Amino acid sequence: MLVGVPKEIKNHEYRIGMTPAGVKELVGRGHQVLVQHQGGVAVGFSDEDYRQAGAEVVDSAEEIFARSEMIVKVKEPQPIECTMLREGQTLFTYLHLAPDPGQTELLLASGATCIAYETVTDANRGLPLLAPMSEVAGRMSIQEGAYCLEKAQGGSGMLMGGVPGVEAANVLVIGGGVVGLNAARIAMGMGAKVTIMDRSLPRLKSIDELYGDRLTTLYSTTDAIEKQLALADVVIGAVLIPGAAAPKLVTREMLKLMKPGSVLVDVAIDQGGCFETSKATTHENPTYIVDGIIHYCVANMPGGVARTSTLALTNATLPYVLALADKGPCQAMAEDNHLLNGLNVYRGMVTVEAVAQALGYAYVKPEVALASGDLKQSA
Ligand SMILES: NC(=O)C1=CN([C@@H]2O[C@H](COP(=O)(O)OP(=O)(O)OC[C@H]3O[C@@H](n4cnc5c(N)ncnc54)[C@H](O)[C@@H]3O)[C@@H](O)[C@H]2O)C=CC1
Ligand SMILES: CC(=O)C(=O)O
Ligand SMILES: [Mg+2]
Repeated sequence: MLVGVPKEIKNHEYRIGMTPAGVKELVGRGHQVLVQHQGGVAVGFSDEDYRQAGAEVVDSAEEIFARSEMIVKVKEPQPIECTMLREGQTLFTYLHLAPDPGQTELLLASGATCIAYETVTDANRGLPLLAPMSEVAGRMSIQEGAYCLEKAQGGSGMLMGGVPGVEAANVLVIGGGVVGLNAARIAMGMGAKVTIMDRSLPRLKSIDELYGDRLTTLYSTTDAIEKQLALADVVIGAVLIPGAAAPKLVTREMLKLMKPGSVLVDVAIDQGGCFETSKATTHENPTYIVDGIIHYCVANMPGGVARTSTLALTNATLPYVLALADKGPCQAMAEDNHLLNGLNVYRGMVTVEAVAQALGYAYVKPEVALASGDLKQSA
């Protein structure tokens, strides 16, 4: 298969979808890889590194999209990239479609096969291609929150861990999954007082078993959130309903409960955000203030630590890239239900129920969509 890896073009996005090591694996199995000129240079991989691994380095994204059978990326395709996709081509990347009607429309119009990292599942009910970036974003969320508490950023002037004789900050983590646990771990490491909330009792039980009385677990209700907001210095939004737009758990009205200069870090912003007042920001301009509360809502947080993130992401994606290339996307998905769960758009059909519901499209089961594609091909 001819696999193409373009340079990312989202604001301050320095990750790349494949390392030279990944190229070497593909080429060793008889595939061809095109990598865009300087695509990995920001994370320490030169064009020469890619060439030595067996890739052909090409000048433009246009050439990569025109020639490749499968495009492997990191972030959701930007409009210019969507318009270069075509029927019969496969796109493998993060998509986050539920809160993004514009991108969904363009992907449907392209006729391409669009597989999203964030909805691929595993046998442990996890999301193996979201998890590595959730680990990064969860850990980062606390360092960003701590920085936002500084006066120069508009914050209340609290030091996360306090000092002897002065109280540490209160950190409230809403959502105790991968982001939430990693946030809690770093916040505890900095000496903050941590409360973590979830809707899943088994999840709360396992967090309690892991950390005992080093943190507080609470069942997530509006009432509990309201009570905790009054105490919190930093709130991390870390909820997820896979594929769906994030539920709005903190309304604008509820900001009045918070102390001025407190901080909201909405990691769930890539699914639309779990605070009513959240709107996506960039690494260039990461924060804004609403009613005295600092909001940090960067939709590609791991891009800020692109070297670590590229390695962590590609460690997880490589086995799936190899399966897609070796077997072809349809066969690979037919043989692996967890990979099939990653199929979001196929030849103009929406194949994730939560996305179809959020955006008002007809839902086509992925296995039905694939079968109809086979019929179309053989007609
Ligand atoms: N902004 C960024 O750069 C990044 C954003 N993310 C996003 O972070 C979010 C969280 O991801 P993960 O931790 O991997 O998901 P996860 O599935 O591991 O955890 C989500 C948790 O939220 C809980 N939850 C659902 N509804 C809830 C509610 N009403 N109250 C409290 N908890 C609730 C679930 O029970 C689950 O434990 C996702 O939207 C993901 O896309 C992930 C990485 C980077
Ligand atoms: C998960 C995601 O949106 C990111 O890593 O940018
Ligand atoms: Mg996005």
